[in-house]
Amino acid sequence: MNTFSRLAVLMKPIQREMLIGLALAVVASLANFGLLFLSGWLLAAAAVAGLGGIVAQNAFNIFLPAVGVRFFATVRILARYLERVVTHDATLRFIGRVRAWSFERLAPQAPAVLAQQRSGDMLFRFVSDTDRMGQFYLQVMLPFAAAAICCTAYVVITGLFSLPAALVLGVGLLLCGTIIPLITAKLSAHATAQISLQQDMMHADLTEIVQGMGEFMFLGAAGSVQKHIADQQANIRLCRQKIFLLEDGARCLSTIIGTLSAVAMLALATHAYHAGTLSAACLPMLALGGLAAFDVVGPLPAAWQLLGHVRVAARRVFAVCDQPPCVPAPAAKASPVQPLDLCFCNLGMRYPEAKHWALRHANLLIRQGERVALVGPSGAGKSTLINLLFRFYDYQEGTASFGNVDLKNVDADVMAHHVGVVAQDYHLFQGSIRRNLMIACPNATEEKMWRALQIAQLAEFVRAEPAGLDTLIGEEGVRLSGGQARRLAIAQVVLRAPAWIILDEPTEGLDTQTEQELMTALLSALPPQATIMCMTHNPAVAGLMDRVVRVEDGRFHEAGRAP
Ligand SMILES: Nc1ncnc2c1ncn2[C@@H]1O[C@H](COP(=O)(O)OP(=O)(O)OP(=O)(O)O)[C@@H](O)[C@H]1O
Repeated sequence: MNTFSRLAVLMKPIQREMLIGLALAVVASLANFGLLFLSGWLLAAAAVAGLGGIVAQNAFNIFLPAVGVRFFATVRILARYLERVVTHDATLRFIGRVRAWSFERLAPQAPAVLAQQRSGDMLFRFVSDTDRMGQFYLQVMLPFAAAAICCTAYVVITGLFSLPAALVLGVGLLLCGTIIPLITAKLSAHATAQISLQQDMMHADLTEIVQGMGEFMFLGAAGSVQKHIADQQANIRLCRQKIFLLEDGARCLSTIIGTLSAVAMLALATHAYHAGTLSAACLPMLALGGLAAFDVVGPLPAAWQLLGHVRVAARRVFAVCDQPPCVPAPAAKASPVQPLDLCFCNLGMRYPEAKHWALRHANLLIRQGERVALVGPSGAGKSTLINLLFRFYDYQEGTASFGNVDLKNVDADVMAHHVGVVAQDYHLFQGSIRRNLMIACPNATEEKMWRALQIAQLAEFVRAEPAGLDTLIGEEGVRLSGGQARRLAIAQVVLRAPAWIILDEPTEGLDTQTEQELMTALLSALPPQATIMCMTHNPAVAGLMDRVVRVEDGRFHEAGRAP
């Protein structure tokens, strides 16, 4: 399916509203044409009747056409207003649908596939590109469809009075509606593609700069970064200037062609009048109608331009969304059952495109309720266990089960119900401590929040803050120290009270006393059936566990069991 067919499929649920919007746009344009057409006739007919003496004046019925003029004027205003309401609503709903659809496809790709993308680029795609895709209906399809219908109607109506005038109108509309916009779009295609590319890079760079501002300062690279962005912006400006010049040129040319067409129609109508095939009142009617007809092709150059942008934006969004997830969805979903034991048997796991196996011939059995320390050198494969459990990555050899079901049949959502993780690179959300706790457990009471904070050894700090639970922690918890942020992440998991808790370096950034207090409070607060798996380089923390498993050479080695 090509890009636009896929967009059409996404539009299906809002098709009816979109068609109503189109009908209203057509009615508004036809009413505009009718208004000028009839006004032209009315003015000229009234003048002719005025010159024709008292008999002609009495014979002339001014009321019916005047009612017609008022009718067209009212319909034009009403239809234009309703068109705006309906089409903008349809556009917003379409943008929402595109975003929801993209998110549905992106979620299974996290984090393995998404990690290959730059976050700024992704942000741009899912804000700006989806927005552009959403404009496809309002600013591309609607003007084209309305122009096609209305132009045909204008030419037919004009043809009823004068065929040569209709021919001139048709040629003028064709030139302004398709030939000129097409040539403009072709001439500006390179600049349009450049803008997309440059903007893409600039947004990715800007996001990286904002996120790593401190590091750029430390590295003394702030000046060169500023220059880099300024250069990118200058390139974008040059491309935009070229596009604006072409668009303005096309607009001027269209206006000239529109005016010349109206003059030519008037000349042809005058010729017909002299030949006796047209009444005098029809002359201004055809000329004014001709001028009004060109209104409907006015937005087409911009629509052609936007068509190119929409195509690029849609292709970029589809390209990301179409990537297969790193791990296929389970063919037969299963839910782990008690006891929630974890068992790896001869397991082999290699990250995509990695040369070496992260785990190979690995055997491990952790029973529900055990408190296990996973130790080993950096890069041995400890954190890989979390990636396997949550199906972020797949294993290629052996078997793995959790709660008596094959891991390949367990969804990450189901796993999250049983297992709580404080990863090494945990993420805190912008906002208050309360918000972060509520994200972990939406219906937690204040009492439960304070208890979780108490266990995580953070309650004292929060209590001392004037805003308490509503203390703002900033983006990524920037207003907290490293140790406080980690303890908040631990409090989140404690609040959820899952059957399994996996802590990756839980005491990093803590002094010895807080480290001891935290681990003791945590171990004593959890019920006996709760399993704790703690990945640590800290022998003191490992010593608090019942069992120590050493990860080395991609295998698990039993390193000791507490008496
Ligand atoms: N997303 C990934 N893609 C490719 N290779 C990866 C990925 N994550 C980890 N690895 C590799 O897998 C191996 C095991 O990494 P892992 O993060 O499990 O080590 P670790 O024992 O947790 O180390 P540390 O104690 O430093 O946290 C390493 O060689 C690492 O380079």
